[in-house]
Amino acid sequence: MPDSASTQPATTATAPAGEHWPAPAAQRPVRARIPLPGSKSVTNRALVLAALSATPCVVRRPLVSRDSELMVGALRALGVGVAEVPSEDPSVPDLSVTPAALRGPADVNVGNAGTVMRFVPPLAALATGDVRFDGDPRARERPIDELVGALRALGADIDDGGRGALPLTIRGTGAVRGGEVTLDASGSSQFVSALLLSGARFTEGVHIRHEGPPVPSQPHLDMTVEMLRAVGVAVTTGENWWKVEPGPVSASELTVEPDLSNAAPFLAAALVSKGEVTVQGWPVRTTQAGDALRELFTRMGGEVLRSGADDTDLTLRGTGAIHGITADLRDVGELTPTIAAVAALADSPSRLTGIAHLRRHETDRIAALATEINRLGGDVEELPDGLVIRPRPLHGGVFHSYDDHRMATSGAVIGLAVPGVEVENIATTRKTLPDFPGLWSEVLA
Ligand SMILES: O=C(O)C1=C[C@@H](OP(=O)(O)O)[C@@H](O)[C@H](O)C1
Ligand SMILES: C=C(OP(=O)(O)O)C(=O)O
Repeated sequence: MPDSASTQPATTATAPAGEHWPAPAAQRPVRARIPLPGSKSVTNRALVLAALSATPCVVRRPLVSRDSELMVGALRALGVGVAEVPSEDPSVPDLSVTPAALRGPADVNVGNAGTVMRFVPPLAALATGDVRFDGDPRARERPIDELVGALRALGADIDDGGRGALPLTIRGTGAVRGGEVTLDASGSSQFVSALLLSGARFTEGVHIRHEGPPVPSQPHLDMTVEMLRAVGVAVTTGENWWKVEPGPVSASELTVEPDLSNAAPFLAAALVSKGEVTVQGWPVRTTQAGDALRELFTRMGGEVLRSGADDTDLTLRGTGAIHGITADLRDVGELTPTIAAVAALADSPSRLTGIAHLRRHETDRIAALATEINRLGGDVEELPDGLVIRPRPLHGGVFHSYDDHRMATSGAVIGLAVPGVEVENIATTRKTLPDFPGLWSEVLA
């Protein structure tokens, strides 16, 4: 993995921005069995825990994508050793992480990775020296104010120019006092995960209370707690509170599961084309939000089957029926763009709610989905916290991605059923998938 993510201007484009990718239509039922790259959320948590560990650690089957490269760049900028080492799969090396005393001065480019812009500032507060954070223009608009306030209350010195947003500088002193803190994490669960991941290294640990509208993305919080416990950190939780005891982080080997949220467009391809897609290595038990696809796509008309050794082949079979759905997606917000794309092709209306926080994701996903589906002839209404989607016959046209990987893959799903859809900036899928267009063509071949 090149050491470029922290120092170079942010770019992922393998095609010029604005280039249009003709989304292939499904000429016949899609039939495929695919391995999926590693989970972004697990990879970037594993890298942070490995960097905080008392011992060197190997991260196995990591995702290689823009967001993981940005995380590696951030850790290297803070003095942590990250090296590729051979793995069982020659196409994806493992990552050997050698912890070191965290130090600035450093510049961290967060790109548009929520995990980097939220999980790394607590590490920077533990470092000595100044660490400056900035990213894509959109990263400056994404919320971080509650995390900054909480870190300050826990003893960190942060200069954000009074903006409560990027760019900002953390003036690390080598230690964070920690202790009790109250914040409003309704804007992003990542504020809580960020403090929990580093909390064991704070002098007094950390005891977080949430006050405000509900915190989204419960599975991602469960993932944080589970991964912390797996590396020997004592965590207790209750309703709207989380507590991490001070103590060592002991990570030596962490294995990354396939990215189940990125299974969404591929399983959708089976549903939309009356085909059959099998994802290999679907864990029998997982904290990933993408696991909810089994239930959501069943309700939308698909059939889910498990097979293979240890039941880890997960097959979605399209039955020909595509139903609308009424669903509160607060816990699994990152699945919304794909669910909305399928809903636009369904035989009845859908109502997706609980997702006001998506307005401050990679783009305002509520507005972007309504605009782009309506541009193709759809009838989508924005709610303050969601979408009402009334299916109508769609026509071809440009589907804009707004530099949002999940918007781009949603355009590809609609294109399966609607001839003439062109997705603008498909290269933005590299945020969390190394080669979406390549994998999509393989699946459709
Ligand atoms: O912790 C994580 O890895 C994530 C948490 C969620 O963020 P929000 O709670 O901000 O939605 C999710 O949407 C994001 O894709 C990944
Ligand atoms: C919201 C997402 O990403 P991030 O980690 O940048 O918040 C996402 O992947 O859907």
